[in-house]
Amino acid sequence: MRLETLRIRGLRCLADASISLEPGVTVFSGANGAGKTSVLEAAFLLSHARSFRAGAKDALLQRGADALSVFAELRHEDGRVRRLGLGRQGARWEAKMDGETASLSELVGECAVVCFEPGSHALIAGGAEERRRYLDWGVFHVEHEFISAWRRYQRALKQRNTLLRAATPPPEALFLPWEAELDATASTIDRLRELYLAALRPHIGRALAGLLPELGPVEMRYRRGWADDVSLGELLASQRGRDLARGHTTIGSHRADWSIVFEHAPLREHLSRGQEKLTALGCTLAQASLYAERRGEWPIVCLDDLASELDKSHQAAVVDQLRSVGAQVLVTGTEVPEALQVGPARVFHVEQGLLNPLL
Ligand SMILES: Nc1ncnc2c1ncn2[C@@H]1O[C@H](COP(=O)(O)OP(=O)(O)OP(=O)(O)O)[C@@H](O)[C@H]1O
Repeated sequence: MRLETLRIRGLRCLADASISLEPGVTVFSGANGAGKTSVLEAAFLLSHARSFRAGAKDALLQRGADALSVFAELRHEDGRVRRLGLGRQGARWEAKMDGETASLSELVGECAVVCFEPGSHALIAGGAEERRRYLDWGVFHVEHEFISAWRRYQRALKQRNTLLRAATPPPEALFLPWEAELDATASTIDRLRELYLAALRPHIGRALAGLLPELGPVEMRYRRGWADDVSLGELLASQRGRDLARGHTTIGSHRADWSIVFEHAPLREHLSRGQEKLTALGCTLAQASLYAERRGEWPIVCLDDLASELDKSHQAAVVDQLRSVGAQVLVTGTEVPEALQVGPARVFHVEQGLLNPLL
């Protein structure tokens, strides 16, 4: 799939920017703080309804503006063109598709954007939340049952946590329906996550063998968030006292995690910062390639600040691979990265929130 047009209003320093995009590689170059990453952020928003920058929720809205919006024309591999819109007025987000109001999940389901950026090493070195988000975004795009199980799970979790925080401990009968709902939906979520990871493993293996051959074969480990041989319902009942003391639910799908283990670097701490980044890049590319296998088209791939994140040979290898599969690639840099000076690429100069095509 590819973006044909992108219009961004009220997002950080982009007051009103409108561009047409070509297939293949597009580079956004300009000085620090010019607004390059914000362009990628806008594309990513259409696919995730959040930014990839930590804590960006409120900072996204341009200072002094009362609304932000991103509009795009998205062309699918089969020729379908969808008009997508995402706007935020105050704290409320609103999605549109082809002029009609749509839910955020419909919008996110239509448009797939993956991003490798300076914060991506958090996928490997950071907390479990980032890894669950990565996993669930992938599962959502290939397993249709996932979203309803996930929503039901979140609702039941919220209800149980409210009971756990009540001033006087509520009777057991109030917990039972929510614990039964958590049990049922967690087993669906767990099954779909397992299925997704099983499909992802060969893609991760190939991507990491290409990026980090010196670390040897790779294994992915998954922890579902509660002990293996017991049902979540039974555990929730037996651990209710402990959860009451803590004021929240301490086990379940919301505590799941996964990790990557290399034969020659069995602990996360064995990886250098550069190796963490390459591992995160491998995970991003693997997710994109599994998406392509299942959905018949590559997601749009954003590479933020490519030249400062990867050495030249890795930059060239990644861009060549993405060119060879025909993915649309949006790259930022203070200069056009050397690896992109060979082969076709369109360049926009970005300056103080204005985007001007150069080539
Ligand atoms: N809410 C906001 N309102 C207005 N301007 C903002 C807001 N948030 C950030 N900015 C400014 O917008 C610009 C956004 O920069 P962005 O991160 O997109 O730049 P960049 O070109 O990628 O920079 P770098 O090369 O330094 O990574 C910065 O100048 C920043 O100070």
